Amino acid sequence: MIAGAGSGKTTSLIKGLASILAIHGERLRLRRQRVACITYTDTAAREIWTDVGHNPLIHVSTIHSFLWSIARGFKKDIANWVAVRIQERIDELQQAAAGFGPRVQQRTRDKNARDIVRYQKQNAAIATVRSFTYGTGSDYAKGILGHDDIIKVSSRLMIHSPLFRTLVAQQFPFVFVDESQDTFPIIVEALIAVQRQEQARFCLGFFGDPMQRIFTTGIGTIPQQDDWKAIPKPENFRSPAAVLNLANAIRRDGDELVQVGGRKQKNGEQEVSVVGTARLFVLPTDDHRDERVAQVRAWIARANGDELWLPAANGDPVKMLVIAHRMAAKRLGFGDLYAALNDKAPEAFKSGFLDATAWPLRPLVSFLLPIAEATRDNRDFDAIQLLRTHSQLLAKDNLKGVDVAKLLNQLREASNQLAELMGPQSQATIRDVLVLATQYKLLAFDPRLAAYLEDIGADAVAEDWPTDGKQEGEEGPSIEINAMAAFLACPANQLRPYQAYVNEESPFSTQHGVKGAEFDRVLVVLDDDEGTHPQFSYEKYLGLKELSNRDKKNLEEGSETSVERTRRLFYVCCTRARQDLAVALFVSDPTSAAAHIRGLGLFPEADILVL
Ligand SMILES: Nc1ncnc2c1ncn2[C@@H]1O[C@H](COP(=O)(O)OP(=O)(O)OP(=O)(O)O)[C@@H](O)[C@H]1O
Repeated sequence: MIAGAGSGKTTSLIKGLASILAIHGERLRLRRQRVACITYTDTAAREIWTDVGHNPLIHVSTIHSFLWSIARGFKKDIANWVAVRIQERIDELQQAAAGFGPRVQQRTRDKNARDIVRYQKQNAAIATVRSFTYGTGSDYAKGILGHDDIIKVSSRLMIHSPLFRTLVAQQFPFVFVDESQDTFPIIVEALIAVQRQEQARFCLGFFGDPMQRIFTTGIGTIPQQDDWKAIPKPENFRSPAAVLNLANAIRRDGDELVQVGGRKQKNGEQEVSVVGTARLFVLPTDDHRDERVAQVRAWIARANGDELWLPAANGDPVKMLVIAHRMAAKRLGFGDLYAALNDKAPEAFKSGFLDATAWPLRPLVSFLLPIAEATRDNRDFDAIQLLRTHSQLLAKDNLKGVDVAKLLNQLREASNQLAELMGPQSQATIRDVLVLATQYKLLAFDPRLAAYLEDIGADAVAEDWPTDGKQEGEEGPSIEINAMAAFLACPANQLRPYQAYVNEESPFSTQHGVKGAEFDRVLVVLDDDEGTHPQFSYEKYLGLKELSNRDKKNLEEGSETSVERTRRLFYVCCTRARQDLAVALFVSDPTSAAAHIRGLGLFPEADILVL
């Protein structure tokens, strides 16, 4: 099913699941089979799981848990794959070392040498691993595979092993994939391989919209196979008329899809179309951005006669969508964390910062902070659950011959200390938190993170690692090392406000984080100055800034540029609004920008305002 935003793809997916249960439920139960529904995020999985009434015949999960639930049984194949993977890493590191130029710092060379030794040790230990688990980071010597590994090893199995393909279809004769445009191409290839082999025994459904692909790792359009059926859904059920017109206009430059309809509302017995508003405010890039946004809100409140648009301290009814907002980060209290992982940081850190998936952040946000909070709030059950999920200490195999009471006491002590270190008043750094977790062996860190904790003395980091412009132009490893130094020195109490931001608990959401969601009032902030993402540029998208040489080269080669990527992100943002949409564009010269944008035919002329 390929259809635009608000066309009811997720709604249809849920209805489809209900029909499968009604028609095939009994048979599935008898054969101990389940229906798989794959979502892009854990949050989406929880929502769909609720919508299907927590029916145990339906397995709603992210792609990682889905793949692991099948692949985990293939221990021998996994062990072989891991051995090859470790050797690959060693080869890569040795190649990198051979290519080090004279400008590479000694520390980078030392780290490379130590990493090689570490992988060689893992290589030796791998033969003794009895079973593999799926964890926050990968630690092969302990049998722990990370997120990337799961994707690689299971897609490989699916593509190369007929037995594995049969097993997938036997366990899950129906597989639905939501947000299919952002699915890894290798996973699509693997699922198609299952379908080709199993034919009518396996029903595969993709639900997506290529215009809403916002991650570079996503496939975009699913290659349609000859015997597949395409289900069009031309109607839009979410957007008011003003927003639907804008959505169609944005899309016009990207593909052919046009939506009709729009949200309707009951007026007595009659259904009437919701008109809504969609306005563009063009504002100057100065030091008063927050005041300008407040001014826009006050303007709309007056024009629409809707007080809910006025700035609110708590429970803000307006959703503000920002790409990665330095000012919001500062105001919400995680300015240093933002700077550490965005300023002169590796690309992977910047993009992983948007949804807390960057490897330095993962264990902190998904495990250590939740456990600190559960402890502080006396939620013992939650704390134990977290330990069960993330820590090897409570794994069945590790409990044999262990004094459990003593272990639980130690864990309680560790959790108490964590709660203190990560509390709002704490002076501790992220390094302090990670060191504590290491001392208590709370979790097996991703080897990349473990390397920093072992290798680098805290003082050395603070004193003599340049974070000014000196390292510019140097090869990758130095950039990562410096970003990690800044990250480990960040105050640990910045993690909680950062997590609230990523989890949509603040009035701000990241533009990447809102796909699939809808809100009555949406304010999209377009500000290239504040973003640190060269892959997106609203000024280039709107024709206010020249394309870079790299963009031009991409164009020549037929690859996509930041213009297409930004158009898709803009489409996703604008189509979240159920009632009123405001777009605040910050540029150096608002008057001439507004004049230019009037010629683009995106917004009606009267709805482009310079305040
Ligand atoms: N047939 C329908 N009749 C009326 N309302 C509908 C219908 N289908 C969906 N809706 C409503 O329209 C809105 C959008 O639906 P849904 O979220 O399923 O769309 P979507 O295509 O998945 O959107 P997106 O691509 O933006 O994620 C929801 O509020 C949903 O309740």
